[in-house]
Formats: sequence, structure tokens, C-alpha cells
Amino acid sequence: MSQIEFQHVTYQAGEKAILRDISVQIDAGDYISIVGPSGSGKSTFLKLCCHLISPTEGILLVNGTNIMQQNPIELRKKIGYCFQTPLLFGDTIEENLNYPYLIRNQKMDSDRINMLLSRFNMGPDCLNQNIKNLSGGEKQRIALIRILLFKPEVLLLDEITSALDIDNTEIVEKAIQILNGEGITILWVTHNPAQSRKYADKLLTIDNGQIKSLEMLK
Ligand SMILES: Nc1ncnc2c1ncn2[C@@H]1O[C@H](COP(=O)(O)OP(=O)(O)OP(=O)(O)O)[C@@H](O)[C@H]1O
Repeated sequence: MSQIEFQHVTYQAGEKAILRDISVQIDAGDYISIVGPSGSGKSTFLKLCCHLISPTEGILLVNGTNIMQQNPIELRKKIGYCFQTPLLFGDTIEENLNYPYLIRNQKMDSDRINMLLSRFNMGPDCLNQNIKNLSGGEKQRIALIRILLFKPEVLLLDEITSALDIDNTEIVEKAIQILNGEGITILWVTHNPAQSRKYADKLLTIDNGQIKSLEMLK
């Protein structure tokens, strides 16, 4: 059974079909780069995967069950979505990293937080830092760590390094590779051709609302 399966999915906004007749299977542990021209439908594809939007036609299965029959909150615990612009709130890093525990009525797991901070090249002493003083790269890393605290099965990444410098980009790329090695499925939309082939095992090209190709890279 595939982890995510599109069966003839179309997504229509008003009169416009943004994705048309998409059929593709994504297996657990896949690392897929998603590329294609601007406006071709890549972000829409990711939004469908975590049910931020619903298919207009066709069927979308996650772990064998139609997403329309799944609780969206439970689905989003399994499928994390990281945007190009990191969404942080409150004042400190700690507030942001405590939030996933707070909403689950759980005590903050400092060991897991420190492990992830170190994996993303940040020290445990950063927790009291005000988010206003963070660089774009640091903000993006904290947003990713927040998604990863309760290990998702799938990570959807939407151009997450396009505003980052080379050093930050490498830190993020290496951390994502380790997470994939631990079994997390990665779907990464990128405009960077070198990045799209660096670690991924498949390259999905979307063009004008349709899948143009699915290339095996390894
Ligand atoms: N809710 C909506 N209503 C109308 N048009 C939409 C809606 N969502 C997306 N679109 C349009 O659908 C097309 C595909 O959008 P999408 O964001 O998926 O493209 P993309 O490939 O991710 O683009 P980019 O690489 O520029 O981020 C665009 O033309 C966009 O303007």
C-alpha cells in the first residue's frame, strides 16, 4: 500500500483547473523533489496531500484511506507542512517549541528538543532568545523543529531554503536527509535544479497542472 496515492485527482478553483487528472503513488520513505515552472501547481499538490484543500474530482488516499474520511487534525499530525516563510508566534523560541506539547497536554521533552536543535546546528541555550532577533535561516530551522517534535510520517517542504544562504541551506539539507534516513517521507518543492537532484531518490515534474514526468534518480 502506498502512503499517499492520487487517483485521477483534479483541483479546480472557480473556472480554473489548477491540477488536472493527477495519478501518482508515493511510498513510505520516499524522498521526492518536486519541480516545475512557476504557477504549475506544485504548492497546490502539497496542500492536497495534507488536506488544506480537497480534490474537486478523483480520490486521494493516505495510508489507504480516502482523505475525505479522515479527521483533518489527525491527518496533519501525520503530515507536516513547512512553508517558505516560517510561521513563528509569541516572543521566544521556547514558546514556539513548547506549543506542540501544550496542545497535547504534555510536558515539554527537553531531550528531544535539544537533539533536534543540535541537528539543526543550534545550541540548547537559544531557547530564551526572542524570535524577533533571529535570522531568516534560524526562524526556518525553528519552524522545522516545531513540526518535527512529534515525528510526522511525511514532511511537505515548500521552497523552504529559497531565502536562505548557502550555510543555512546545507544545514537544512543535511538534517532533512537524516530525517529521511529515519523513515520520514519527504516531498520537497524546490526551484533549485542542483538541490532537486542532490539527495532525492525521485524527481517529480509538474507542468501546467499535470504530471510531466516521475524520474528515478537512484
Ligand atoms: N485558490 C486559488 N484560486 C485561484 N487560483 C489559484 C488558487 N490557488 C492557486 N491558484 C493558481 O493556480 C496556479 C498554481 O498555483 P501554485 O501555487 O500551486 O503554483 P506553484 O507551482 O507552486 O508556483 P510557484 O512556483 O510560483 O510557487 C497559479 O496560477 C495560482 O495563481
